[in-house]
Amino acid sequence: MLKVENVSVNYGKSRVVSEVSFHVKKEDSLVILGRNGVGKTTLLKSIIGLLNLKEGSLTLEGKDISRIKTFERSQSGIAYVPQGREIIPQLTVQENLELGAMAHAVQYHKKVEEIFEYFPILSQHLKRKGGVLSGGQQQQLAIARALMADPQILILDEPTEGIQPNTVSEIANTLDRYHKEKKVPLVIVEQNLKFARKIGNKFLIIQKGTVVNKGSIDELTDDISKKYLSV
Ligand SMILES: Nc1ncnc2c1ncn2[C@@H]1O[C@H](COP(=O)(O)OP(=O)(O)OP(=O)(O)O)[C@@H](O)[C@H]1O
Repeated sequence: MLKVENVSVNYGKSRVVSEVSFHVKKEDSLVILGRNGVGKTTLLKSIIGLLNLKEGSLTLEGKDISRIKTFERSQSGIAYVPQGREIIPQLTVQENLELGAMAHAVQYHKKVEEIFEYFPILSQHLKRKGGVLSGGQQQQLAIARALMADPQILILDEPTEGIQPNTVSEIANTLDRYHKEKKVPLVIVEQNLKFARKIGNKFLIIQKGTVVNKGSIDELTDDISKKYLSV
């Protein structure tokens, strides 16, 4: 459903992502792994259109999205949860969720009830400002807000960063359930190997902007993780 083919991205003259290719199918949950600064966030930003491709192409459900604007990619069905959550702290939980649905063909009340089945905690905090929630709750709100658009694919940048282990496991279970029940594929940049193994069915490792290893998640051996991921 998402095809990333020979994608390269530059910052000025410096090449940060180089000829990256992968395909994501409906049933996939792809984890993208790699040490700090190897180009993972840059790759995600180029998929959602916040950065331009230098070379390569992106196809979503057969439609070429390589050159369309970010809001058009969003309307085509790509949702993104950025690193560091970036909910709007001054707005209430309800207002953050309303924002997620804005400009998308969803019925807010119907979709929000569905989202509460996955994130029940949010329904208890609707009138509170996003900024006063715990880190784990803010991450759940960020994911829920992205899902309010009823996307065809969900892309997440380090969703477990700075989150308590028990909440990480809750988020993994919730994402996995949504992915399987709603048939929404996931693309997740992650550093947390335990989470990656729990949620992914495929992996891709990036080093200096290029793909150096990939496979099904059970092929992600300790030797591979030691070679490419440990510091
Ligand atoms: N706006 C920018 N302008 C110039 N260089 C940048 C910019 N953003 C990131 N970089 C550089 O590009 C490289 C890749 O950064 P990127 O954030 O994509 O890596 P990452 O793998 O996501 O790392 P992390 O895990 O730390 O988030 C790094 O060397 C970084 O310093």
